Amino acid sequence: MTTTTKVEHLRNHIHLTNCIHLKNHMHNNNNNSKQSPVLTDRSLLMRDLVLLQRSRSLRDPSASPRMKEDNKEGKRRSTYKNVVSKPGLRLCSSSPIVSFGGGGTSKVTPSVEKLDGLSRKKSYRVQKYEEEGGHGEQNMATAVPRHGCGLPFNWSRIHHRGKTILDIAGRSLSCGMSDSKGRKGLNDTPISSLPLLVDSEGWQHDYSGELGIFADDLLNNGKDSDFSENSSRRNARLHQSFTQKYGPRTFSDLVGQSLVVQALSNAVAKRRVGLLYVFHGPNGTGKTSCARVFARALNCHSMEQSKPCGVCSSCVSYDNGKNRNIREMGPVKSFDFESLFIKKRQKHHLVLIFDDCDTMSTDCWNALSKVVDRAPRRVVFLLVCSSLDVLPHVVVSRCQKFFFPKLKDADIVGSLQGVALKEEIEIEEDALKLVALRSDGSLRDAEMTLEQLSLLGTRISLPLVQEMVGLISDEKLVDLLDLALSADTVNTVKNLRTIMETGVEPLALMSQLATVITDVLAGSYDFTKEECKRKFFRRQPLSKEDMEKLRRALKTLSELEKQLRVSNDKVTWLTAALLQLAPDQRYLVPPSPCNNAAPRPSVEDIWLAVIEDVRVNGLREFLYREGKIFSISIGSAPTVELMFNSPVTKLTAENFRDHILRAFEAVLGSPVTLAIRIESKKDLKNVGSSSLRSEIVELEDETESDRRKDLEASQKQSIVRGKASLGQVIKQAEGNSWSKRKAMLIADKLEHENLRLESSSRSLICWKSSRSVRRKVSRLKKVRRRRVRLHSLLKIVMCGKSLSTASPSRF
Ligand SMILES: Nc1ncnc2c1ncn2[C@@H]1O[C@H](COP(=O)(O)OP(=O)(O)OP(=O)(O)O)[C@@H](O)[C@H]1O
Ligand SMILES: [Zn+2]
Repeated sequence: MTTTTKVEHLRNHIHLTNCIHLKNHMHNNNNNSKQSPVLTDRSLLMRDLVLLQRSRSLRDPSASPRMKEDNKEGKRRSTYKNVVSKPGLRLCSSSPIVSFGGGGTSKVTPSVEKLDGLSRKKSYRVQKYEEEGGHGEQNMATAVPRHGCGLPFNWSRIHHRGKTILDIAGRSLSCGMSDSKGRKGLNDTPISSLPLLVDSEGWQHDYSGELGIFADDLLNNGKDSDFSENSSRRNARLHQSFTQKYGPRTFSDLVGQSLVVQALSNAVAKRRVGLLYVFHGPNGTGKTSCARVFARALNCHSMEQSKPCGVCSSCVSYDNGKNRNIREMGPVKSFDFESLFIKKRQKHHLVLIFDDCDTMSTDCWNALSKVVDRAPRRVVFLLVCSSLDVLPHVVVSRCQKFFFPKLKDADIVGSLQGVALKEEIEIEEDALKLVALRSDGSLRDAEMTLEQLSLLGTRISLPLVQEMVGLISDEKLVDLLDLALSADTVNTVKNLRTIMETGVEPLALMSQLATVITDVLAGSYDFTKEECKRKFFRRQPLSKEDMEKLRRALKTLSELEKQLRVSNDKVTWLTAALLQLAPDQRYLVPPSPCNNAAPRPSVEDIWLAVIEDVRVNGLREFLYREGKIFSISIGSAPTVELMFNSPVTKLTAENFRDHILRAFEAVLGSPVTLAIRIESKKDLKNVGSSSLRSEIVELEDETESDRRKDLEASQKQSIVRGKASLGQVIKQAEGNSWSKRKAMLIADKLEHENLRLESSSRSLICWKSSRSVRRKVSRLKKVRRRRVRLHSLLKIVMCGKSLSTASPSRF
C-alpha cells in the first residue's frame, strides 16, 4: 500500500467513525433543535484536521506518543478530562477512539467544550491513560495516535517490547466505534448532575459501544443530520466490526466461561440476584459482554425461552439503546448514588454496569460503599475490571466475584471459525491457530486480527498471518536453516539480513527456528508443499547424521537464547549461532603449528633460529657460546628458561633481555615469558649428558591447564627435568607385536623407569627424575597405580604411534 492509498483508506475510516460520533453528538445535543450548519462545517473541518494529524503520524510513527511501558492491567488508571457543557450530555462515548496497547496510551475523543457565550466548539482531544493522579490530556499537536484504522502503514514491522503490533493492538486496532474502551473514555462527566431515574431522553444514546447499538439506532433515525445526505458515508457508518457483530447476546454465546455462565443464568432463573457483582480477569475475555447479557437477562420478560430472549420488549429496547433500566458507565469520577433512592419501588431491575471500575475515583468508591447496604432491592451493581487488587476491600468483600480466565486457543479457534464462515472468509486452520496463539487468550484480539486479515482478501493462508503478525513464514525459516546447515556462509548471512530487514525480532526468529527444527525432528513438518531447491533438506527422509546435526543445531540455538536475551547486539549473536550450525569448509583455519600432527622443531632448532634472529652481532655469538635453553613450554603462553653458567654471563644476557625476547617471540610467533638463570650444580648433576639437557614441554591450552593447575603444576615443575627416549621404547613395542602379558610387563617396566605418559594431559612428558622426586612420585602413584598402569600403556602405545610417524626425532 502506498502512503497515499493508506491515507485514503484512513480517510474513509476515520470519516466513518467520526461520523458516528458526530451523529451521536448531534443527537444528544439536539433534543430540541436541529443541528446548525456552523457546527456541521466545524465538525467537518475538525475531521479533516484529525485526518491530517493522523496521516502525519502514518508517515512518521515516531511522532506518536511514547507507548507506556507498564501495560499491567491492574495498574491502569485514567484521567478523563472531557468537558461536557451540559448535564446529560456525554458526547465522547461513541468517540473514534484510537488507542495503542492494552495499557492504553492515547485516545482520541471528540468532545464538546464549553466556550464563551452560546457557541460550542468541537475539539478533538487525545486522552492519555496515565498513572493515578496524572492528567494525560494532550492536544493533537503533541499526541498523535499511531494508527487511525485497523492497518498501520507498517503494521508488520511495528514491535513493542518484543511483541508485534498485533500483540498489543487487540482492541486498539479497532476502528473507533468498535472499541468498547471508547465509551469508557468519557465518563469524567460528573454523573451526579445526571438525574438517574429522571427520564432523560438522550442520556443513554451516547455511545456506540462494542455492540454499536446506540449508534445504529441513531443512524436509523437519520433525520437530523447533513451526514445522511451522503449515502456512501452512511453505508460506511453502518459498518460493524466483528466484535460488534459477533459480540455475545445470550449466555450461550459466551465462549469458554461456562462456570460464570452457569452461575449467572441460575441466579436469574432462581431469582437469587445479588446487589454487587464484580467481573474480573484479563482483557477481551467477555467480562463486559457478560455483564450486558446478565443485565438483559435480569430484565427479560420471557417466560418460555431462556433469558435474555432477545424478543421481549425489554430485550428489544435494550438492543435499540432505549432501555433505561440498564446503564453502562465507564470510569466515573463521581456518581450520585443517592439519586437511586428517588424511586424506591422499581418494577424492573436497575442494573448499573461500571466498566473499568478500577479507574473509578476514590470519592466514587466512598459513595458506593455508603449506599451498598441501603440500596433499593432491585438495584444491581455490576463492576467490571481487570484486577481485584486495586479495588477497595470494603466494596470487594461485599461482591460476588466472577473471574474470567483467558480463553483457550481451541475455544478461540472455534469461535473464529464461526465468524469466518459467516463472513465467507477462507482461512487455513493453521492460520487460525496462529491468530489464536498470538491473541493470548483474548477473543477480542483474535476477532480484531481476523477482521484485519479479512481486509487482505478472502483467502487467508498461514504465511500471510505470519507476515502480518511479524513472524517469518515456515518456508523462509526452512530456507534459512537449509543454508546454515549446508554450510553456505555467504547466503546464510545474506538471507538472515534480508529477514532482519523485515523488522522481525531476533529472539522471535530464533524461537521460530527452534520450533521448525523441533517439528522436523518430530516428523511433523511437511516438506511436500515446498520447492526442492534446498541442499540439506533435499533428501527426505533425513539421514541419521542429518537428524543428529539438527539436534545439535537445536542445542546451539537454545544455548544462544540466554545470550540473546542479555545482549545488545542480538543480530550478531544470531548470525554467529547460525554459522555454527555447520562449519563452512572454505573458512576452516589450517591446523596450527602446535598441532600434534605437524612436525615440531627440536629445542636446538628453536635455539638456533632465535640466535639467527638476534639483530646484534656480538650478542649472537655470545648466546651461541654461553647460553642454552633449559626448557621451553609451548602453548598459548610459551615460557622459555635460558641458562648461563656464570653470574657474569647471566648479567650480560639480562642486559640484552629485550633483544633476546624479541627474537624468541619472532620465532615462536607469540608473546613469550623469558626466564634467565644460572646453571646450578644440581642441574648439572640431574642432567645426564649435555645433549639431553634440554627439552620441550608441550602444555595444554590455557583453559584446560587452568582447571588442572593445582593438581599437576607441582608434578610438572618437579618432574620434568630430563628426557628419556620414549620413542625408542615405543618403536620397539610396535616392532615386536607384544602379547597382553608382555605389554603389562613393559608397562610396569616403564613405570619403574619413570617413563610415563601423563594421562590427563595432551602432552607427552618424559622424565628421568632425581631420587627425591621419584619418592614423591611413587607416593602419588600408590594411590592410582592399577588404574594408571594399563591406561599409561595404552596411551603410550597410541602416542608412540603418532610420535613415531609424526616426529620420531623429537626426543
Ligand atoms: N467469552 C467470550 N465469548 C464471546 N465473545 C467474546 C468473549 N470474550 C470476548 N469476546 C469478544 O470480544 C469482544 C469484547 O469482549 P468484552 O468487552 O466483553 O471483553 P472484556 O473482558 O470486557 O474486555 P475488557 O476488559 O478489555 O473490556 C466481544 O464483543 C466479543 O466479540
Ligand atoms: Zn427478553
